[in-house]
Amino acid sequence: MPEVMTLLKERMKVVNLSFYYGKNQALKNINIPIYDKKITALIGPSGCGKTTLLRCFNRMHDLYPGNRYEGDILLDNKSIFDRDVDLIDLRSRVGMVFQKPTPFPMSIFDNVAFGLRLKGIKGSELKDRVEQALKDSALWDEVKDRLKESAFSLSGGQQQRLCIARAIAVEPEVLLFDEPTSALDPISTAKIEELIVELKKRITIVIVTHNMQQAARISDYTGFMYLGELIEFNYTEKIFTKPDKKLTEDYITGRFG
Ligand SMILES: Nc1ncnc2c1ncn2[C@@H]1O[C@H](COP(=O)(O)OP(=O)(O)OP(=O)(O)O)[C@@H](O)[C@H]1O
Repeated sequence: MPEVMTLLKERMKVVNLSFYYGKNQALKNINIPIYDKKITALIGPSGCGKTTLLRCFNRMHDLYPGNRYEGDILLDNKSIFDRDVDLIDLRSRVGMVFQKPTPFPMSIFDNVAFGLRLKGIKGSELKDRVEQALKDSALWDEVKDRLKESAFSLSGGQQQRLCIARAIAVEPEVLLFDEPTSALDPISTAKIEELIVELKKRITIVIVTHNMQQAARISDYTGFMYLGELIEFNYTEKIFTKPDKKLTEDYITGRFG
């Protein structure tokens, strides 16, 4: 680990993490810091475990039986696996945006209000928070006159920004993005990338992407994964210009993957 990085604040930290889908080990002894208010990209060939790792950060795997974690993940220096951790609370602190837009079958307003209502927020505060989240996700001008319409009336790119609005409305500390633009056209992709860069002023971001230009454009740190292992982690610029490992170089120069 380059020395200067030790001065940065770690919002999350993965320590000797292994993960199993039943008997199938998908992650092998991963160690990675997630620096505060930075964008960390996870790259690597299909099946290397990027999504599996991302879903560990807010214990999404707990939704399915038979999954098993070994090792630890810290959020603000406290294990997310501690017995007193409430999963709803964890997932509002560590939010997630998926590959395909996943609006709920309800109005635009209600989608963004969903998590806020769960927290007991109502009335004018609810309205204000929904408006702010829609402004922060660069969607407000496009939807302010149609808040009661179904979320499905929006375009794919707008739906993805709505999902980002829903995630940021509850003010997460960390936001996980799983290939958030792979289903979108170039213009919508550019908007989402701009938005992610803007969000890092206040939110720590981890993004899984197949798109290496995207990782190079928007991330500060990059982890390269291969067959369930984290092969190399460093400044994005270093990974893309002068990686330490040959495997990383072969991947980023398109020799496999
Ligand atoms: N629900 C599951 N049950 C069993 N094995 C799984 C499950 N999901 C993923 N795997 C396996 O875990 C490994 C890692 O998969 P994962 O989806 O994390 O990779 P990935 O790097 O995100 O791939 P991609 O880029 O194709 O999305 C693969 O071998 C995959 O087959």
